[in-house]
Amino acid sequence: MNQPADALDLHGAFHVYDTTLRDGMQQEGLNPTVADKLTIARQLDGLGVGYIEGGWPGANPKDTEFFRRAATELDLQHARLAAFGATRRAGVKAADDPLVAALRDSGAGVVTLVAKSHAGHVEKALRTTLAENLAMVRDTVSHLRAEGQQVFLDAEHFFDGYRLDRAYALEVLRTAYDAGADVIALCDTNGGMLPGWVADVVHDVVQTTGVRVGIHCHNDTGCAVANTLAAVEAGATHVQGCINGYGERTGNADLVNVVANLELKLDRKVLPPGLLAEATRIAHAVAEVTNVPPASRQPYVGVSAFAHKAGLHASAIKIDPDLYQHMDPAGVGNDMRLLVSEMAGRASIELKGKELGFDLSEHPEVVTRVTARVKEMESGGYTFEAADASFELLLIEEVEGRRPSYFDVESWRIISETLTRPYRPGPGEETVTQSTEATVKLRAAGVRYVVTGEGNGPVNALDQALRTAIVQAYPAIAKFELIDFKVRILDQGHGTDAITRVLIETSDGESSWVTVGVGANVIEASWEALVDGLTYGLVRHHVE
Ligand SMILES: CC(=O)SCCNC(=O)CCNC(=O)[C@H](O)C(C)(C)COP(=O)(O)OP(=O)(O)OC[C@H]1O[C@@H](n2cnc3c(N)ncnc32)[C@H](O)[C@@H]1OP(=O)(O)O
Ligand SMILES: CC(=O)C(=O)O
Repeated sequence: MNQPADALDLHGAFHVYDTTLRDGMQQEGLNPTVADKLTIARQLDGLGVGYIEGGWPGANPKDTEFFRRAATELDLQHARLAAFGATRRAGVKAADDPLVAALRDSGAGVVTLVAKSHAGHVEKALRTTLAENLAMVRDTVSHLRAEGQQVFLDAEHFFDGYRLDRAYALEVLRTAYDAGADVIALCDTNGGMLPGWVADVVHDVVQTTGVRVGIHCHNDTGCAVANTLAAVEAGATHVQGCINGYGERTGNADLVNVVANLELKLDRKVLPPGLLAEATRIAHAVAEVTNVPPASRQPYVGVSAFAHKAGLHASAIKIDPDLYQHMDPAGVGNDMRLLVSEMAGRASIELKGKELGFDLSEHPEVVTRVTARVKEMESGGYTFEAADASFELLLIEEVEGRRPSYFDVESWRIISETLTRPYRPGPGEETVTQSTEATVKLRAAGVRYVVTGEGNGPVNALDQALRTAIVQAYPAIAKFELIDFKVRILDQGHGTDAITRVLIETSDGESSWVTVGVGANVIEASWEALVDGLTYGLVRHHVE
């Protein structure tokens, strides 16, 4: 494993410590492979964090394997790898405890030990004495230090323990520090703290013990990031967290939010220069690996973090984006976006047009018409903020005086059949077979096509028939694929009589676009969105 020996110097006095690969993976539903963990480690290194906690070697074969492979497969430029694990068990020597041995033999230069700092937990969970717990901390830290490893201590349940028995909680910290631990991270393990409480405790610890304080917060009160910042302002110089706020229960402090706030709001340079601008790309790349869709409203790096919907906001942004943004999105590698909806005003339409490559500044009459059509169509159930491609078709129609059109549909028809037939003689033994076929009649490039398509449902059958017909005139369509289909019933009181909205996402293998259709039934709405999806694809591919 190639680790920068000067990681501490590189990051000055401040540590950014990532625990995505350990605490982050304690999140319900996350179960990465070793290869996934190695990929995430590379991404975290690209963000410039100082430490990457890779897991708990010895606790499970996967984490042991991660450290084994990390030794040859990771070439970290910024971070040092840390192995996480517990202090020795009660009543055994640190050198004889197999889990401590796994930490020692992990190849990681840093070991982060979790230890009890709450007197009640020592007695109830460890079922040992307060003195033996101190000995467990002292022995394990000393043993690993003697083996040449740098040791950090995660003081589990510290804030709750401090409330119960301040003297004992502080004694655990001093014991670890005196034995050679470089950092004592105070953990809000149950995540129940608020910023003012964290600040008071951290301030007291810094003043009375002189230990180097770190902070590890869970998000059960929704305050993990705020608690982390409060701790830093009270004297903590080591922050722990997980990318995208992953972690046990409600998660850990979102490390991207923590570092962005430290750098941009508190003027603390905690990452190597320029790397904060990689944050959006990296947060999304990690989400791809974990297969958890990124939260669109995630501060700083979410796709909606700089998305503006209200007309009044857009009109001010047209003059100066700073009027409705707390920072330049480029600072974290994000982009400003304008959303078109019934809340749009003329400025929203003009800015959205510009984003799509249409300069409408000299065409106020077009802006007025588009604004009016958007509001009217949205009141009828359309939504353009989620369907940029349908909006662009509408815009082209108003700018050029005609909607792009590659084929003229004469008619379409669906037949859905359910066959119930016995598959074996005998009463009550039946099987049901469904089949749907669609017939589309249209003219494309001067030729009339009558095509039938089969599918596992009406929309699938229509899609098959439509693309089979027009691919003959426009071969580019062969690459297009329907990748997502969402149906929403709009006036819920009307049951099966309701208005239906369909959003369809189409891909050409490199990019994707979303179109919308609205109708009295799901098939009508889907047809409109399908036609728009293929039409927009042809426009995008510059098909004449
Ligand atoms: C707050 C946190 O998130 S800390 C991180 C927690 N992460 C994990 O638990 C994930 C990995 N854990 C594991 O794979 C397993 O729990 C292991 C391998 C660590 C231990 O497994 P087991 O030996 O089967 O024990 P179990 O899971 O029931 O844990 C309880 C044991 O750990 C001991 N223990 C708990 N906390 C500590 C601690 N801080 N220091 C030392 N021992 C501890 C308990 O005393 C108990 O020991 P005992 O079995 O001798 O009575
Ligand atoms: C160590 C840890 O993850 C916690 O106390 O929350």
